[in-house]
Amino acid sequence: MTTLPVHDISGPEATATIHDQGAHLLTWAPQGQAPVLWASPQVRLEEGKGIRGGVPICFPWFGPGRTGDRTPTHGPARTTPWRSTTIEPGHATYAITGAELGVQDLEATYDVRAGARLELTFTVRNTGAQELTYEEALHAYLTVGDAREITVEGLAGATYVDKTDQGRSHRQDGELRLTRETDRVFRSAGPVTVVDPVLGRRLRVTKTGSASTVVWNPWDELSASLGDMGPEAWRTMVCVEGGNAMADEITLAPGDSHTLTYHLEVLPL
Ligand SMILES: O=P(O)(O)OC[C@H]1O[C@@H](O)[C@H](O)[C@@H](O)[C@@H]1O
Repeated sequence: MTTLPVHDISGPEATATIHDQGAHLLTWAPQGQAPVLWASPQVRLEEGKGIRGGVPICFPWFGPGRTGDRTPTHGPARTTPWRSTTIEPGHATYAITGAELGVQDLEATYDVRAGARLELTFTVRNTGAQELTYEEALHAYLTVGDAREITVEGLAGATYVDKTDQGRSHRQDGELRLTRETDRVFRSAGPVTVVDPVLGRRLRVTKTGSASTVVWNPWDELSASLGDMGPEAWRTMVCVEGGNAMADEITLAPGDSHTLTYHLEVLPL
């Protein structure tokens, strides 16, 4: 269990909750819609542990980082308490420093607008005297009716690193349909739409300041082995993550800043 607060930031246009650990948006659903963000049926809110659902913030590295050996996986931002600077209906803002994360000097801010659209804005400023190089991802877990029936549109022709194929590079052949464990880091800045015939809707992701799009579904074996997911949970989720990872890492000179935005909206089929 965690003693850190979960804030209800529901407003007239949507319901939403956010957790101070990791500035982690846990839920978001526009009025009249089924939940858009997915949470594992075995989700655990524990101090210092990642949360299987919602929108984890991966920062200042992605996965094990570019050297392949950094811990914790996806960086300390998702497991560290952030300082909430605004909590009001439909809106939350957060801040954290490099000192709080145990890394070099920096300041990160996060702005969440949970209205009829979800608007996430993540800004990093290099407050130190050295260059700052980092990776980042807004690791959104999206709810789908059946992962085997969805089409993830917008990535055709993009190159990607396939983490299920020893990190080899490939080019996406046609629109993406999921048929097995999928863990791809695309070099793609454009919009992506998850077409979901089972729930009868499309989830449209648009990004700025983001050269990478990650698509992840663990499928059956990995899902069963994760410990906080269970053997069946993979069927109703897909992660479509926006950020800058691997070869798209960001380098900031002292005083410079970079902003990543991730917008999500629900559209009819
Ligand atoms: O289990 P974690 O640390 O939350 O990570 C989940 C997945 O996150 C994805 O972003 C990565 O590409 C995967 O490799 C990883 O397995």
